[in-house]
Amino acid sequence: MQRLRTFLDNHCKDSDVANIIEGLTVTCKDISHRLHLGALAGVLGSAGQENVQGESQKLLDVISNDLIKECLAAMPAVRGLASEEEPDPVACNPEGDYLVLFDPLDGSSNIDVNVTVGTIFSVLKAAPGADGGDEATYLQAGNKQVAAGYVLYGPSTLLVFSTGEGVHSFTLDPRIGEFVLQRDNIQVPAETQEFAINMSNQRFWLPQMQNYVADLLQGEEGPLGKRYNMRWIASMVAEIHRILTRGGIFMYPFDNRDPSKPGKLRLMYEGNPMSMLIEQAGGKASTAFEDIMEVAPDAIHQRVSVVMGSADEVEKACSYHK
Ligand SMILES: O=P(O)(O)OC[C@H]1O[C@](O)(COP(=O)(O)O)[C@@H](O)[C@@H]1O
Ligand SMILES: [Mg+2]
Ligand SMILES: [Mg+2]
Repeated sequence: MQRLRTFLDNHCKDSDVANIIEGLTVTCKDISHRLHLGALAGVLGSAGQENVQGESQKLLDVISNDLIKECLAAMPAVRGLASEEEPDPVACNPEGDYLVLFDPLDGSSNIDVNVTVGTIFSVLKAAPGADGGDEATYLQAGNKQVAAGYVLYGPSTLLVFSTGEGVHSFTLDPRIGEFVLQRDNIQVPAETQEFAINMSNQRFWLPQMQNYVADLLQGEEGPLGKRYNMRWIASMVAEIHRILTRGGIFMYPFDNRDPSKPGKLRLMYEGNPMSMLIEQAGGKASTAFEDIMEVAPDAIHQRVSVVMGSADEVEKACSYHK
């Protein structure tokens, strides 16, 4: 049995990054505990307010954000933080070398129905002298991430992360209150017969995406020549965990519902960290037109189209967009 701290000491070259990951997991244990208590801890339901993106916040979105913010702000290594639930980046320790971006609770519409949610994080290096409260400091492409990961709150609580040398997964053992190594060097199978997309948005997609999904649905009688199954948890973190476990393709593509929101998912704290994990596990992550981690960001809450998972299937989907 290998505990998280031992693994980090042996595998993470930078002790600051190791401390950030470990520190986040301490807070995530607290979030996990509150989630598992649910109504008993009074954490279900709406917060009765909206975030900067006009989305109504759940009580636990706000609680998780506050807990993670407090934990990161106290860490010497953290220059600043940015969150889905914060309108602007928050400056922390001016001597710190790192920026932490996070989605405190992904899939939060699932909290009240007791379905899996998660915390997603991305770690970037701060440029020398850069201000941790300045948005421009954070606007780095995903291929600059030094670490990325998530904590999944499901039947068990898991930590999955990468520091650029493969993907590792840990299970929280509630009997000892520690994350212990479950799987190292996770690999996503190149081929799949499982796709995940919110089909109710079909009429809003680009014609290329409509054509690809129409071909998926034709199964063995269509040009793709095989029968596909579909899953939709409405929690990206849970879909990506499934794909890291057994392969698949996850899509939240461009749509024309609202021209100010081309794609639902956020680049900096959803698209980029998940892309790093998928690519470190041998999969692919694209907007359907370019690699997600090549996108040059222009805003902290910027949205991005997402097509990621098993490499061959992602390439197939992208080939419809050429
Ligand atoms: O409501 P939809 O279209 O099913 O969207 C589900 C998607 O929205 C998200 O919940 C967005 O994340 P948040 O819950 O952090 O806002 C993704 O996890 C998920 O893939
Ligand atoms: Mg999210
Ligand atoms: Mg969220």
